[in-house]
Amino acid sequence: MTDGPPTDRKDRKTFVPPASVGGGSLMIAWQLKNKTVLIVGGGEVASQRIESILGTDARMIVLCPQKGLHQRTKDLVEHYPERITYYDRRFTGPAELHKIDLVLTAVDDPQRSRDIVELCRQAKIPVNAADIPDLCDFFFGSQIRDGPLQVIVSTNGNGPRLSNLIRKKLEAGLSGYEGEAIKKIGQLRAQLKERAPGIGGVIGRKRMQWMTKLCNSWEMVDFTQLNDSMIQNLLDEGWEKDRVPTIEALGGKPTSMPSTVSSTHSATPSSIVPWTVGLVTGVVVSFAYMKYRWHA
Ligand SMILES: C[C@@]1(CC(=O)O)C2=NC(=C\c3[nH]c(c(CCC(=O)O)c3CC(=O)O)Cc3[nH]c(c(CC(=O)O)c3CCC(=O)O)/C=C3\N/C(=C\2)[C@@H](CCC(=O)O)[C@]3(C)CC(=O)O)/[C@H]1CCC(=O)O
Ligand SMILES: NC(=O)c1ccc[n+]([C@@H]2O[C@H](COP(=O)([O-])OP(=O)(O)OC[C@H]3O[C@@H](n4cnc5c(N)ncnc54)[C@H](O)[C@@H]3O)[C@@H](O)[C@H]2O)c1
Repeated sequence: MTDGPPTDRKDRKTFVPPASVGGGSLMIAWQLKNKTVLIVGGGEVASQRIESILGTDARMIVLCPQKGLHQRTKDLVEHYPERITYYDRRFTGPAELHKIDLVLTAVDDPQRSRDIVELCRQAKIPVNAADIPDLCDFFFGSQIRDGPLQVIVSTNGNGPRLSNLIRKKLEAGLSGYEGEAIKKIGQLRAQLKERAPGIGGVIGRKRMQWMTKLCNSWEMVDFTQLNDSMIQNLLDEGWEKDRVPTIEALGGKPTSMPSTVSSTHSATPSSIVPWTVGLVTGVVVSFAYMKYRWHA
């Protein structure tokens, strides 16, 4: 690992092609603040969509006849009335798309699904049809959430069950400290930007180099110990003097090795934990604008 941003590829004289060209999805962390998501259907898949959207700051409208509602969908609608507006009816037509930013269909009627996708295309609204991958503008994936940490495994439509299994393997490899560590790093970076403001330029480069050095030097668990006064101390003794103090020097406990990680710290992917959308780190979000399948 180098301290500064990687430069080796840019500096080479011969062209080194990117690792992957075409056939994949754009992996991004889509911010849905102040957006409205329309969910058509109320079955089990719709309930999973609702849980995914609940993790964001978007509002939801759910359309589904009462008799088709899955118990989980009922419970979610009942528990989050400020987030979800439910209408006991089927999708009626183009007027449903008024002021909608994103559409998810999860119905047991492929022709209706196709019709809704077509209306979304006309209205230029991104749409996911749970039953017809070829018509999706983007796919969902198997998710790990731990505070601001968001990881999503996508097989680009090839093998959803494998997404689930691979996600579980990745989850088992995490220490459980990541979410809390990222929150603390977010606080530190905010304080650092207040102390040394400015976008880009010399100051931006200096901030990036110092943050990179700090992240490379400390263990994940070290960051979880930071409190407000330790952050100030770290900026005084570290940033101001262009060095990286140890966590012990700031009054923290010495680093314990991963074997001491308690199981109570494990990430909780299925729970809806409060998380800060702006602090997305280590994120892989599959946003399949392209309809191509993976041929590798
Ligand atoms: C990851 C996950 C996220 C989520 O849904 O939130 C997800 N599917 C999950 C589970 C799952 N889905 C299915 C099974 C049965 C076993 C199997 O088929 O493998 C299982 C396994 C299970 O339930 O454990 C059946 C299935 N899925 C799709 C179709 C339609 C089709 O393929 O034609 C059919 C019916 C196929 C048929 O009729 O035969 C389509 C899609 N499912 C996707 C996502 C997108 C691609 C994801 C990727 O690229 O990896 C995509 C393309 C569209 C989309 O949904 O956006 C979630 C795991 C969440 C978790 O465990 O954490
Ligand atoms: N993407 C995935 O991961 C995935 C996984 C399993 C199944 N599927 C597919 O997704 C679809 C939904 O699966 P499910 O298990 O939730 O099915 P489901 O039968 O439990 O639910 C379908 C829901 O759609 C409602 N509905 C039907 N027509 C409607 C309309 N015009 N307007 C509003 N609501 C309407 C029904 O009342 C019902 O609530 C199925 O086609 C299934 O094959 C996708």
